[in-house]
Amino acid sequence: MTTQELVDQIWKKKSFLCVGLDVDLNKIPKYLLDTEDPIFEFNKKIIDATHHLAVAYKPNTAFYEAYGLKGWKSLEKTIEYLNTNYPEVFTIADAKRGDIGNTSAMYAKAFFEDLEFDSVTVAPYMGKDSIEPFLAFQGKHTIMLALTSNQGAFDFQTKNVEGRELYKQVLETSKGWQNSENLMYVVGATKAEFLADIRNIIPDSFLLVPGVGAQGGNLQDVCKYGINDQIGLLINSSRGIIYASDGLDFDTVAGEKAKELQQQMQEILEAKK
Ligand SMILES: O=c1ccn([C@@H]2O[C@H](COP(=O)(O)O)[C@@H](O)[C@H]2O)c(=O)[nH]1
Repeated sequence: MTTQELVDQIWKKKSFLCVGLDVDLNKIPKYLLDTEDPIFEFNKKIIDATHHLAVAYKPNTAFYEAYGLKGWKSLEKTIEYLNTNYPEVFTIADAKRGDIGNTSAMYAKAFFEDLEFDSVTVAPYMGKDSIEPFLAFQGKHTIMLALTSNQGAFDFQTKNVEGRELYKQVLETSKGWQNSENLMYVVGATKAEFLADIRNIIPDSFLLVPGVGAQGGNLQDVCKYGINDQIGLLINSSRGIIYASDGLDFDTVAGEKAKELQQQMQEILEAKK
């Protein structure tokens, strides 16, 4: 999917919501455990209830890898379901990969060619040659951790290294990498006060922003400095939507929670017109 197609979808749906598909078998309605593939059945219902309100879906691969081969199969079925039934949505494999070049190339192949995700998250710690194999895939997007939502972000990312915070160096340096137009960045919603500085460095890039809802981040705070002319934001909520109810009505309630966020996004978009 091109960035322009994503932007068009945002204006059409009046939403820049990304629904996180972080499926924990201990949290889903018990009746689903009797089905052949509880994770996929859960995802299908969540997707069907929210697809008109969301422009992106983000399964975090940890939640699938934790269940071994069966979990990976559920991930495969989920992306196939999205690509077949809702081809307009942007799909993100939240896998946080990155390794020496030839290994990164295999990760990229796995997520872009085999699973056919539109994008994958990567960690920048191993540098340029660990990320460029992902960027080489045209029509795909590589979403690099910049300033994460967790407390540990202050351990390294905000540290001053030779006169500049590390996350700023990551943003600046990555702009010079080959095919850097395929880069997007992760910035936690809990770090909204850093967004003005971040937008000074990468005014045009899309940001994936997790941390709204369960982690306490706030949509309005993120939009204040995070939004750009193309909107440039995908705001993720996982637990706040998918586990809003653990009853038989879980999909309906997930739809209601997604609607609450979409309506706030619609107001922000209308004010921007
Ligand atoms: O900085 C980051 C990077 C990734 N995440 C991931 O996003 C979701 C957030 O889930 P919630 O339930 O909405 O808190 C999850 O998959 C994280 O691993 C993040 O939170 N922060």
